[in-house]
Amino acid sequence: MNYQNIINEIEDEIQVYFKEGKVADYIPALAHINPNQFAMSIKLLDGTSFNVGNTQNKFSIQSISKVFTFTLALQLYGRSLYKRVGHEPSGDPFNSLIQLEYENGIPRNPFINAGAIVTTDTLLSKYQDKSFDYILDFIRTSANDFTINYDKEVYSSELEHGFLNMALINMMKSYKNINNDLEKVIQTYFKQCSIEMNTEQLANSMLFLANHGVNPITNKVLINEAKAKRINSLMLTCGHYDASGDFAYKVGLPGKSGVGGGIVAIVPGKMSICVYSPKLNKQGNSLIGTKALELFTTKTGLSIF
Ligand SMILES: NC(=O)CC[C@H](N)C(=O)O
Repeated sequence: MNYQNIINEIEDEIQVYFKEGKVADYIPALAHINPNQFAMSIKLLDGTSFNVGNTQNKFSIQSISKVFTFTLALQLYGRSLYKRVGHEPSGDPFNSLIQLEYENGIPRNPFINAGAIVTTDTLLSKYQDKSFDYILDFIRTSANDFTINYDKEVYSSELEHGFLNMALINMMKSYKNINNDLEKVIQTYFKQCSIEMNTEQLANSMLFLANHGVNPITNKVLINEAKAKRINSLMLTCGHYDASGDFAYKVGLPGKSGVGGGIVAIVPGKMSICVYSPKLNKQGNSLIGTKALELFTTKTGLSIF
């Protein structure tokens, strides 16, 4: 299959959607980003890559970081992690408080904000002040790129305006589901969200999930096969918050989005894909990114269904 031709076609076909959507402006540092960007990278298990658009341009990975922290927490705690965070879709927005109260401070899954804050808290229990370095090092290792870092401006902006996230962590603390200092946990969470990467780096970093937990380029085992399966399942059912059903319906691949405008998707046994376009749909997922992935699975037949 000629993937380069296919993604070139997709770049042409998505142009009409640039009128729609809106960049995330609840994080002021993200509000002034050029909305008319598009990039898409594919990485095959044998290391071949295909790129279209400005694939060198770095952006804030935001909630895509939740895949990495969940991987680390699952590695560390195994099944006992699920005493503190579930594995069911929430059907609510990523920053919603409402279900947390009904469900006694136990977030539905690790890919909504509350769930990711809990997984970060579990990492702090083990790595304390080294937690962020540990997360960053894992991301660098999975991408095989040691230049990756976080954006201090985005980090401070989130810290200053993260009122809902503060509400989430406080509510969970009241239900005894946060064990470490609230400030430290939330700072680590915001730092991981403000990590910046381009589509090529993100596609590289997710390749292990298309290959049963092993990065096929470096041969590093990042997680075991059984757990890689769980991570993919949760990406399929929960990776797009209250639009996870819609993403599965239209794209049919495990995927994870972030409000920075990135989406990663996995074609098991074949490739990882990353798309970037910063204007978001109502549920906070890249509008053009979702469209591009839908076109991709339609044109290639590479959905898991
Ligand atoms: N959906 C997202 O990407 C949200 C992440 C963002 N840092 C927040 O906490 O609100």
